[in-house]
Amino acid sequence: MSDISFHDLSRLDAGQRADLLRRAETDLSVFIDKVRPIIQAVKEEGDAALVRFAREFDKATVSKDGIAVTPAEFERAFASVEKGVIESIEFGISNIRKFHEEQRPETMWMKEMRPGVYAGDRYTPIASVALYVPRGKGAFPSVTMMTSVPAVIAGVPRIAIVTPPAPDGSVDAATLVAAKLAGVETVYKCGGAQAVAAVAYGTETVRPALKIVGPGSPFVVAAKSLLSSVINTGLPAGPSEAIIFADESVDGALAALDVLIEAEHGPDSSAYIVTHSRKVAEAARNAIPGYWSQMTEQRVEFSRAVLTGKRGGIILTPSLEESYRFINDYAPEHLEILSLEPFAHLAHITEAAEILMGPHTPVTIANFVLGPNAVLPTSRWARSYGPLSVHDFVKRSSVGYVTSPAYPELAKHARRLARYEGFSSHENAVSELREPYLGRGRDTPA
Ligand SMILES: NC(=O)c1ccc[n+]([C@@H]2O[C@H](COP(=O)([O-])OP(=O)(O)OC[C@H]3O[C@@H](n4cnc5c(N)ncnc54)[C@H](O)[C@@H]3O)[C@@H](O)[C@H]2O)c1
Ligand SMILES: N[C@H](CO)Cc1c[nH]c[nH+]1
Ligand SMILES: [Zn+2]
Repeated sequence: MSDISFHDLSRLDAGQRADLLRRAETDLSVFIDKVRPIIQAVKEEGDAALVRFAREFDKATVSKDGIAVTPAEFERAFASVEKGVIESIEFGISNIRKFHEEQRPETMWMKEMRPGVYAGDRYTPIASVALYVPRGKGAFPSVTMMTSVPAVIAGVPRIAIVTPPAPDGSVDAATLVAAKLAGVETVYKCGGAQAVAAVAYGTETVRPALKIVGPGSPFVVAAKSLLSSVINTGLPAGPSEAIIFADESVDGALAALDVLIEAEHGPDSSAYIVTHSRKVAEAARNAIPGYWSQMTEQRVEFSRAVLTGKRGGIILTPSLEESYRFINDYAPEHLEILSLEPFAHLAHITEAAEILMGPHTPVTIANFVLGPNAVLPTSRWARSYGPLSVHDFVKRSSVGYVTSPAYPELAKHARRLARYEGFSSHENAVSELREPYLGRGRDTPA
C-alpha cells in the first residue's frame, strides 16, 4: 500500500470537496508580501536591483552590462546544444507555427450593417511584449517556443524574453536556441518578480513593455497581480496542474504514468487521477511507486510531495457524472481523457484549458510538440481564460463608416438616446449643426 492521497468523493463533505479545488496560488498573500519590496527596489534602482536579486535568488553573478544576452552568447548556445535537441526544437516550432498561423486574424473586416452603414474590426500587433520563460525547477525551451511563435506570427515589433540566469550567469542554451529559431533575439537575464517589475517600469538595460505573458512560479504570479495596473499581465499561468480522467476501458497504470507528468514540475503543482472505477483507482495507486523507481531523485521528491499531499492523488467518484462534475468544478489546466472512446466524454467537459484525447495524446506531447499552446491558465482560471494564442499579441480596434445617405436615420436614433442619457454635446453633434456636410464624402469605404 502506498501513501498516495486517496479521496473517496462520496465520503467527503462540501468543505473537504472544496479543499480539493485549491492550488498553490489560491492564496497569494504570502507571495505578495515577499515580492512587494522586490518590485519597489527595481522601480527605484533599476539594473542594480536586478544584479542584486540575481545574486540573492538565482545565486548568479550578472553584471549590469551583462543583463542583455549578446550575439556571442547565442552563438555559444548553438554550439553547445546537442544536434538532436535542436532538431526537436525545430520540429516543435514547425507544429506550433502551423497551429498558430490558423489563429492569425485578418487585418481588417468591414460589413455593410444596413444600407450605407459600414462597420468592422481591425487588428494590429501590440507594440512591445515581454515573454517570461521560467528557470527555477527546470529549463524551458518549450515555453520559449510557445510564447515566441505566436508573438512573431502576430507581428509584434518589439519582443523580449526575460528569464532567470543560471549560477554561472548564463541563460539556458536551448532557450536561446529556441528563441532565435522562433525569431526572438532580445533576451534579458532576470527572473521572478524582479523581471516582471523590470519590464513594467523599465531599467537602464531593460526596455519597458506593454504586456508580459508566460508562466511562472507563485512569485511571478504575485508580481503580475501587483503590477496589473502598470502592465497588461495576460492570462494567469502559475504552477502546472493536470487531471487525468480515466474510465474502465484503460488500465489504471496508464493513468498513474500520466499523473506523474505534471506532478513532477514542483511541490507547488497539482495533479489528480479522477475515475469512477475502483479497479482503475486501485491499479493506479499500486503503479505509482514503480514509476518513481524510474525517475530522478528531484522529480520523485516533487511528485511525491504533490501526490501524497493536499494538492494531488487519486479521486474516486461515485459515478461517471460525478467525475464530469468534479472536473468542471476543478477547471484544470491540462486534462487527459484516458479512454478508448474519448470523444464520448468530450461533450460533458466544459471547463478545462487543454483537453487531450485518448491513450496516445499524453500531456508530454502537448507540452512540447503537438502544436496548441502549452501556456495555459491555472488555478481555475480556465473557467474564463483560454490558452495563450496569437490573439494575446494583437489588439482590436473597431472601425465604422456612415455614408451621407445613411446618416439621417442613425442620427435620429442616436439623438433620442443622447437626450435620454442627458448628454447635450452628444445630442448637438447629431443635430442640424452637422447639415453642411450632408451629401459629401464617399458612398462606400475606400
Ligand atoms: N501554466 C503554464 O502554462 C505553465 C507552463 C510551464 C511551466 N509552468 C510552471 O511555471 C513554474 C515555473 O516556476 P520555476 O520556479 O520553475 O521558475 P520561475 O522562473 O517562475 O521562478 C524562479 C524565480 O523565482 C524567484 N524566487 C525564487 N525563490 C524566491 C524567493 N524566496 N523570494 C522571491 N523570489 C524568489 C527567483 O527570482 C527565481 O528566478 C512551475 O511551477 C511550472 O510548473 C506553468
Ligand atoms: N506543463 C507545462 C505547462 O503547464 C509545460 C511544460 C514545459 N515543459 C514541461 N512542461
Ligand atoms: Zn509539463
